[in-house]
Amino acid sequence: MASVAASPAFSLLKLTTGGASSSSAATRTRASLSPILSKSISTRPLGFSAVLDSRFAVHVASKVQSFRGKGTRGVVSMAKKSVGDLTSADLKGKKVFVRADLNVPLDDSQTITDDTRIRAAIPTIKYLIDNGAKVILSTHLGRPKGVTPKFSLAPLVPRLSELLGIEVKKADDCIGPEVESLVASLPDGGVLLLENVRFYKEEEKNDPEFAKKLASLADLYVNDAFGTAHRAHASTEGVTKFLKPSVAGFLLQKELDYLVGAVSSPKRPFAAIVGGSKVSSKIGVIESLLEKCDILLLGGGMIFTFYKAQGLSVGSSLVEEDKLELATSLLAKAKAKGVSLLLPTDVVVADKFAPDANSKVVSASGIEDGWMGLDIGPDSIKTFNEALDTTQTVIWNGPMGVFEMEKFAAGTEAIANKLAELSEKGVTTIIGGGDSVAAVEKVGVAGVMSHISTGGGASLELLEGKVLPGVIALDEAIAVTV
Ligand SMILES: Nc1ncnc2c1ncn2[C@@H]1O[C@H](COP(=O)(O)OP(=O)(O)OP(=O)(O)O)[C@@H](O)[C@H]1O
Ligand SMILES: O=C(O)[C@H](O)COP(=O)(O)O
Repeated sequence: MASVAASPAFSLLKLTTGGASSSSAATRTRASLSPILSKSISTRPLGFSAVLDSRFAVHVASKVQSFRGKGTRGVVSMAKKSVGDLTSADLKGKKVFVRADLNVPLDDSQTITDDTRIRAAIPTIKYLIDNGAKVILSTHLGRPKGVTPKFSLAPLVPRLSELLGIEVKKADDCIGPEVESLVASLPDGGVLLLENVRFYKEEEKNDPEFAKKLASLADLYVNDAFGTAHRAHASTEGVTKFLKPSVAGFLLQKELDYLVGAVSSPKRPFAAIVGGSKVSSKIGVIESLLEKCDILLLGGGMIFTFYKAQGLSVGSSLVEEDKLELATSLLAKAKAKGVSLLLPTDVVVADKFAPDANSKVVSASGIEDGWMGLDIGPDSIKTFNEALDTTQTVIWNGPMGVFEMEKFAAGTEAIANKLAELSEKGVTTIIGGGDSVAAVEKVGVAGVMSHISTGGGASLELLEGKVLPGVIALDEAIAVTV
């Protein structure tokens, strides 16, 4: 295992912790526990998965040591306090600042083209309004430089209202007197959407004065913005210094449960599939997953750097010359760790990077000058599928080819379909954000996966084992030692 600092958390949710914990004498420290949690702690046996309810399974990667490691003693988990810890007694009539990530794509006519992130934010908002809270909802949209009408949140209001079944009000600003009076007139169970928080440059600067102004609108804070949790911004991190309690929303929890928990304590065999364009953007993910997985399947543009590092001709395929040594060392690392690393044995090559390119399938050693690899080939798909058939947990990040072009989409679509098939058989399937999510949606199998991340950059950082500022800033629910 990696050192404690580099090792992500194990999950407290529905995951077996192995035998290591069961014989340990445990001492547990309680901090900000709900009655339900303290009850579960005092009455349940020592195994972690049995000790805590899923609502409390919010983890902090830097502070957690995997139960699967040898000699699991010392501080084991610092779980974050959850919105589920708050009862109607805590919430009724309270003003709750909810930071969500409603950064959804809009077309030229300002129509939402994918409402996934809005739908994902609903359970937390619903829970709050059902418990009589006044919800002050905040998000960014895009990367505006100052007030920019095309990044206004107005187009989000009808969909939010429809999904929540109430009329959501919108403010034209996110701080100031107009907002304060709208908050003052908000009924219990009402929702006020603040205008794009990034219209203020102070948001991304994490300016304390700006954070204080946001915080002054509310009594308590819920962060459910997983997609922005890797940003230390005023509305994701700064506000926590002024609002107590500051707790995690249900979406944030679920993302952590899968991307940290299920990945660190997987049902085995555990396979990771990593693709995408460049090895340079996935080094951290590959290195981190090599510590945990049994099988690593590589695809996408990055494979040509691995091919070249092994002395193969790659034609005009994408290659990062300065990463050849790194590729060799990753192959050596996989071998040393006993991870079965599979590179595609054949590829679909094209004579240009275009949808109407001429294409053919060649073996990995048969790429001629003037041809570029844009997808994995049928033999590779077969081999990858056979490897995946042996698994119990699979995480996938990055497409196998240029799936945006029909001619080069077969590899990515085959993996999406395979994961759907495995998911239906009970294998845990996790799609780690970004383009792989788009691919799964394109194939129409998103609904059957165990978890589809709503975060691109945030999911990558988590998979790299990094701590997310928006998570670490939240109140701790419990500290557990064994
Ligand atoms: N063989 C290839 N040659 C060139 N580009 C490729 C190849 N295979 C895949 N790609 C491209 O890689 C891109 C996705 O790479 P990226 O590393 O961004 O993946 P991701 O992590 O899933 O996405 P995101 O960065 O949005 O999280 C796609 O646009 C795809 O067309
Ligand atoms: O779309 C995303 O990945 C998040 O909303 C974060 O957006 P950002 O990369 O502009 O911070």
